[in-house]
Amino acid sequence: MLKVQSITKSYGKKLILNQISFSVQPGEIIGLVGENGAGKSTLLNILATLASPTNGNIVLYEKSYREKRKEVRKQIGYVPQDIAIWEEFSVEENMVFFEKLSWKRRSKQELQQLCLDMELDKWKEPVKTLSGGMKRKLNMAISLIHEPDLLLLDEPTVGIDLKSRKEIGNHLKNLAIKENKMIMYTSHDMDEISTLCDSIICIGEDPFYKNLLKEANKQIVTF
Ligand SMILES: Nc1ncnc2c1ncn2[C@@H]1O[C@H](COP(=O)(O)OP(=O)(O)OP(=O)(O)O)[C@@H](O)[C@H]1O
Repeated sequence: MLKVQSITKSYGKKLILNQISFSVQPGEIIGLVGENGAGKSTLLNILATLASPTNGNIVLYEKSYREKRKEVRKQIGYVPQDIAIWEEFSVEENMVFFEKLSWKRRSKQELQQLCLDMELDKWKEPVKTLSGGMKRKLNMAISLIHEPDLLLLDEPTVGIDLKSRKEIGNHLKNLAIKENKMIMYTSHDMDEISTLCDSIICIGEDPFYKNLLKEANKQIVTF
């Protein structure tokens, strides 16, 4: 379980996140929404241990981020907004490369299965020949190599076609239901968020989002 306890984040005098508290249970998918600049990526970066909160604490399966940062990191998979893969390498070479950086050993067959689970079957193709949607799927497959308990995704479906979107959505559902993963992801697509997520967290003051969320028929937390 993930417990986020009263975290705040300021950059200089600018307060970005103010007293944010929530928890995520295994098997839950949480959508993170809010206007541009509200602080969604900032929150994901903090949850991914890439940034520290100014105040507050986070606990993942009884491990405090403050005290057990390195151990906590092993349980987290993070897919940033920008795709970070080797364009000249094939899908296979990328998976093998990132497996070597991972703390967990996986066979080639397991690595290929991670891609197939994402409906990505271009194992031998150079990444530069793949579509944007396929690259996103590869980025997601890479984030799953070390079998994280908590998966954080920053706009995983932005700019990709409807079919790939659906496939990514289905895969996230499977990961939550079958593998009990906790998933948090940001999106500006309210329909997708409503369909996929168990709860929604809205960051920022914009009344537009708060009104939009009233129609979502989900558990909603606003900050
Ligand atoms: N390293 C930093 N130093 C100073 N300010 C920052 C830094 N990172 C982010 N910010 C500011 O924090 C605010 C929140 O940014 P963030 O990227 O988290 O928003 P967001 O909700 O993810 O936006 P978007 O929907 O556009 O991706 C913005 O005003 C941004 O300019």
